[in-house]
Amino acid sequence: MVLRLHIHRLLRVAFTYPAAYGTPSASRQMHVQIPRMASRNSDNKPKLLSQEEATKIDKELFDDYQFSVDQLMELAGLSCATAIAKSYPVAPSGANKVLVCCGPGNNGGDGLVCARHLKLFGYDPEVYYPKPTDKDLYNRLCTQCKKMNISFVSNLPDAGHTDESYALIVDALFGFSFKPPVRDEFKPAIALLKETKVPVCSIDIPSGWDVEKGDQDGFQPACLISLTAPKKCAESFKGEHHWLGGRFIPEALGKKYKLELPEYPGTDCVVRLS
Ligand SMILES: NC(=O)C1=CN([C@@H]2O[C@H](COP(=O)(O)OP(=O)(O)OC[C@H]3O[C@@H](n4cnc5c(N)ncnc54)[C@H](O)[C@@H]3O)[C@@H](O)[C@H]2O)[C@@H](O)CC1
Ligand SMILES: [K+]
Repeated sequence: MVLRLHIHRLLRVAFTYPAAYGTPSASRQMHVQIPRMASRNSDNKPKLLSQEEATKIDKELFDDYQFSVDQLMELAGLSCATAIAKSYPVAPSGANKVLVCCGPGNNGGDGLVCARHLKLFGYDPEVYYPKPTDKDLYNRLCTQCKKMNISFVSNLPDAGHTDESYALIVDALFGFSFKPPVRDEFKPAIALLKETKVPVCSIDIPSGWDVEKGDQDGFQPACLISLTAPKKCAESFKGEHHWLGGRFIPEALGKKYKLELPEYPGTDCVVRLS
């Protein structure tokens, strides 16, 4: 009886404040109702993209919609940090060291942005960026991190040290442009992702996976944050937390590629897929 009453009360609050469940006072003051989009997918099973489709959408966002890389990378990195914080909340004990492994492309750039937001959220990120890309965007992202007292580690820690020292690893080595097999210079980092007992949060693609065929040799992250839309490899994901982030797809583009994106809750920048 008491349980029924409790559930009833929870449902009433959720229906009264659908757009901002958890922050009812903000909703009450502003009388804001975020409209539900009827055309959106309600079972949270969006279309899985091929590598070619992911590349085309990326190109269209930049060429036709005139977004800049910085804009989308900021939203992507913020989504990743948000999904990580929702999956692994900051520990009051202070054990919040996060190793952020960044690769040479835009996936690595998302990692640098994610590190900055993790720092703002109360984590203690450290960046491993073995092949820094000497371009203005990446140089600026590194400067921002360094000025926020985020350290850059030059040597990849081994699995034993990682398990002792870090609470989480962010895998931002490769995204949807990865072509297997992994080149020698990144093999130790991929081996660490496989060996560590620390939960790994992969940005967009678990690094080393074929973007379409998925897991080829046994590495399973605990958390995957798909960006824009999940890629075909996400079918092989067996970890605990699967999120979709990168809430920047204009409706017309979503329709053109039949993305069937799920509805993001209220103003959130991530939505849980599983
Ligand atoms: N439109 C979108 O969906 C957006 C995508 N973003 C991110 O951008 C990523 C795609 O970025 P990029 O196209 O720059 O590419 P990636 O970051 O996926 O990787 C490209 C880099 O990896 C290297 N590489 C590829 N195969 C390799 C191999 N076998 N061994 C070693 N190195 C290899 C390439 O030489 C290149 O330097 C996405 O996955 C996502 O994380 C976001 O930044 C913003 C928006
Ligand atoms: K990745």
